[in-house]
Amino acid sequence: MSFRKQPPAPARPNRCQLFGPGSRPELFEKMAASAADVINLDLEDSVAPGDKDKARANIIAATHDVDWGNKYLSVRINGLDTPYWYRDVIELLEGASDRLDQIMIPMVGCAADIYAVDALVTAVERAKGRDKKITFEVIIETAAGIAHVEEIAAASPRMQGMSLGYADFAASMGMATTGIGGTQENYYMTHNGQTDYPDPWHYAVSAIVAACRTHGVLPVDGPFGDFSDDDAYLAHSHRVATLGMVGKWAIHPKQVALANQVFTPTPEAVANAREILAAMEEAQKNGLGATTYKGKLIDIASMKQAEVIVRMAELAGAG
Ligand SMILES: CC(=O)SCCNC(=O)CCNC(=O)[C@H](O)C(C)(C)COP(=O)(O)OP(=O)(O)OC[C@H]1O[C@@H](n2cnc3c(N)ncnc32)[C@H](O)[C@@H]1OP(=O)(O)O
Ligand SMILES: O=CC(=O)O
Ligand SMILES: [Mg+2]
Repeated sequence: MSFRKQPPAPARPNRCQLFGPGSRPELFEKMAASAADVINLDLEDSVAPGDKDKARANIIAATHDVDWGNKYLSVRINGLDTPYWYRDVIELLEGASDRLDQIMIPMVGCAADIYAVDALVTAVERAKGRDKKITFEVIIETAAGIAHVEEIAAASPRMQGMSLGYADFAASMGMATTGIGGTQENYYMTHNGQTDYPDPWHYAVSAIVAACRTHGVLPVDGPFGDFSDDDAYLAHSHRVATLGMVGKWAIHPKQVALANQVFTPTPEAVANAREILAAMEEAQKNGLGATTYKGKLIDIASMKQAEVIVRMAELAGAG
């Protein structure tokens, strides 16, 4: 194992990213008033081709006119395989106020994609004297993206977040489903008459978490399409939180509270973590590296696990 310490991810809450189309400016104040930690104003797939220019103008105006409070403000640009993305970057960086924090780059397939956007962003920042450096988040949503996930996580010092984009990922992988996240009807096993619906996304989620943790980037879970099914959203979210994701997208405002609930450790979980830390500190005073807590082994690794929970709670203001 490496002698280097694992770099920390950015120290800000990222439990929920609420999306809204840039072509629906009537939603912006509602998004700003939501309980999401991150706002993603969209120029990509939720905006029709004929509305791209207007959506850019709406978003630029909203960086000046809307009070976004303490939200992290991100704009999803169009992919590098479209004719739109360069104007997205140039117009945003030339026209948006300093309230803009981040650009989200979709359909990323390799580190060179990030390099290209970084070069353009850097040039416009210099030309315009923008002192506040724009950060990047990316969406892993293609076969190439997941194949090159680690080099993408390491691609730029601007990199702060990486999401799994379930819809495009399924399409790119040729998955036989139109579902966006969650279990899939035909992904099942049977045993002694019992049917089980395993998680078809497990590999991609874990690959993203590993790449992000290696390079100090926030791993974030993407959309869950069926916004009428709260239980399924919760189940999916608990699952990816257990695997290391720090938050999840909301594609409808009703999903915001659900994400915040899952990605904020419960008071019981925090109390449990603090008790583990206290028990280990006591053990260490007695010269022990391992002890028991509630009948189970705990050791120095348990302290690191407990610290993850306490840190999540502190970032969420629930510590
Ligand atoms: C696969 C991907 O790439 S996902 C990311 C891109 N997709 C998006 O950004 C889509 C974001 N979501 C939306 O556009 C919308 O929520 C839709 C199309 C899913 C549903 O829209 P609607 O039919 O208007 O939703 P609905 O009628 O249930 O809205 C209920 C209320 O929430 C508001 N609302 C709807 N969407 C949002 C939103 N994204 N943010 C804030 N408020 C919203 C509505 O204005 C309405 O407010 P009201 O009660 O004051 O009238
Ligand atoms: O961009 C998101 C997706 O699911 O595709
Ligand atoms: Mg997508």
